[in-house]
Amino acid sequence: MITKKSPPAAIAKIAAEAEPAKLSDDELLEFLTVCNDFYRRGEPIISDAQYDFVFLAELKKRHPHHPYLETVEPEKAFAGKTVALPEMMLSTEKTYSKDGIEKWLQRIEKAAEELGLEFSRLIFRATPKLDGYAAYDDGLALYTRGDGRKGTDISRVFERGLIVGGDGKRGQGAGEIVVSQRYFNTHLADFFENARNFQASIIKEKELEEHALAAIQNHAAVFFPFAQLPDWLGSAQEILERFEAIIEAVPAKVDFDVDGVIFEVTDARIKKHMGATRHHHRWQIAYKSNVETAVVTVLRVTPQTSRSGRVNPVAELEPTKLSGAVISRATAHHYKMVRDMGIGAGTVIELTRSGLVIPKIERVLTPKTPQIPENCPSCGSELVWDSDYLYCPNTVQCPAQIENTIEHFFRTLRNIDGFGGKTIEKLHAAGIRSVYQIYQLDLERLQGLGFGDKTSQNLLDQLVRSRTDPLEDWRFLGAFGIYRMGLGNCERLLQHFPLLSIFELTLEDIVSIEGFAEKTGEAVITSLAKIKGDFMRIHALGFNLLRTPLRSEQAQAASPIAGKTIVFTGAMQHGSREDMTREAKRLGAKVGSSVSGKTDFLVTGSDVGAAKIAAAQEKGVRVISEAEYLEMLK
Ligand SMILES: NC(=O)c1ccc[n+]([C@@H]2O[C@H](COP(=O)([O-])OP(=O)(O)OC[C@H]3O[C@@H](n4cnc5c(N)ncnc54)[C@H](O)[C@@H]3O)[C@@H](O)[C@H]2O)c1
Ligand SMILES: [Zn+2]
Repeated sequence: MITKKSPPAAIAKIAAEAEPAKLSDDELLEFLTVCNDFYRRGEPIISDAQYDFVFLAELKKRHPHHPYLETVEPEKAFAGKTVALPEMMLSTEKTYSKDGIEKWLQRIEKAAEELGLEFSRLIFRATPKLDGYAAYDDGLALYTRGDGRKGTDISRVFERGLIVGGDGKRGQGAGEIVVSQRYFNTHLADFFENARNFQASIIKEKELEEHALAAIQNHAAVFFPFAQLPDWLGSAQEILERFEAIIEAVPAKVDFDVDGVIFEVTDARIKKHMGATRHHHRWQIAYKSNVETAVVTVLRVTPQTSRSGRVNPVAELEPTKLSGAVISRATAHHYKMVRDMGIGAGTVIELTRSGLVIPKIERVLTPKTPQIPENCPSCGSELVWDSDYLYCPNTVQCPAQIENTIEHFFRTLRNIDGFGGKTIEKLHAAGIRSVYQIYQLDLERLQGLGFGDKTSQNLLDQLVRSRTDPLEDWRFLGAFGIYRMGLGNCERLLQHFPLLSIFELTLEDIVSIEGFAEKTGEAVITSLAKIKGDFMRIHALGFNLLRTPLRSEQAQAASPIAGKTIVFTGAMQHGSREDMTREAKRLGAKVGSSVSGKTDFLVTGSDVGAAKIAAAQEKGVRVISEAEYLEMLK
């Protein structure tokens, strides 16, 4: 048996407990990083499903755009020089549902439209998603994927006798080092923990273990270029019509470990037009098959009162293992669903994991008498129905509403630790009812409430930090939990009106902002009036707020495109379409998706049809090339 390097005890403990919600951001990130390092080395600490659905999903839930999620998970370099890869080797966008594939196809359709190509005639390729060790063969050397741009020379594996799978020719670009499943099971399973462990061992500079050498000599382990993979070819329509059959047949075409199916469009023009993010090529997607479903019995449905007073049904389940984690809770959408579908003690449901930490109930197999509460679980008030939802009407005194409101405040600020559910519960029990009161606490008072000396000091330090660390004003506003005002809407509002003026806004003012409908506007005004007192008092404590630049100011800024409307078309060299859009917006421009009379500039990349240019010019739009555009920004 090859001895593994074991992970640090703290990491092993986290892996065993599988409770990501307990971890701080830093701990979660460190855990992911260590798991990734061990995984790339061929010694995974946790299963892929656990990595994806339990821990990565938690990071995604907390910070949807965290850099860790938007770049290629790096490999620690093996010995050898690192070199720039001839082509970027990225990760893949992943989906776990046919729906995800359908949405991806719609994006391809849009790209085809932009290029004037006929979508229905595009050919798609589906190949088995190899679960081996990614590498790049330029014909002279073989490189690891590294960070996606630079890899390490591992040509030694060819010197050790590894052959190329398929037609056997060198220089076919990206592929993976893989091993025959049959061979692994009969000849290697006693010596290597898993195929990944074996594949990584072939690459390491350390001398080859005898069974590994034999596997290479027997051509059971090979480098398989993706270009050589057996595939399925067809149209978008065929993908959708024959989805289940494709998903079943494609992985069976090889005798290697496979963890899904890769779909990609074959047309080079589309590929070039769509380009890539820092994480994946937009013209490619992986359908991963490691989604499991389980049939589970509901023990009981527990009501939970949220900060808005809405009472949410949480189904407690017989603990069940699913995709690498033990699931003991699932949520139903609302109480109407509980009532209509008959969810209560003994109900049998089908549960699917699709990247959510707490899965949602999608299907009821055996309905039972639904469990509908009559009173608020927190304050006992009689609940009331409002369309599909149950509410606790006791907005002023309900402990759950107060505690969750306070928790929401600190969670949204993000720059403060220590004010989690437990602490807030304790504070509430001691008579604290608002965020403002929390900011009035001093050391003595905290100690008097039963917090230890160290904890009390820490809580105070954190409260100071929350006011001195720079904080975006839209985040501060979002912390008050205004109805219909998520962080995105808060930011948009403050791009039009300064923070302290928002309490004077009229309905007209609000609906003048794009994306704010009349109904939202009314709700926002009512809700703002409700929080005004609290807001002013807390604001007066002095936070280090970063002011959101007003759109009107941006337009006056020195940028040559400020206030202008720009449309990008064609394939760009300077960066992805997304990057260029972001940059233009930062410089005060509006970016449109199609040319209209209001457009100032049409910026053209390559592959733009003459008709499109003529049509724009006819509307009086200035058409400039990407190079001219960049020149203008200088
Ligand atoms: N268990 C763990 O601790 C752990 C840690 C980190 C990552 N992971 C796993 O790694 C995966 C994410 O890593 P990733 O970004 O390297 O991989 P990925 O799953 O996103 O796949 C991207 C790679 O797929 C490969 N690929 C395989 N077959 C292909 C084909 N037919 N055509 C084109 N490309 C093909 C390419 O090498 C490409 O680099 C996740 O599935 C995750 O579960 C697990
Ligand atoms: Zn209540």
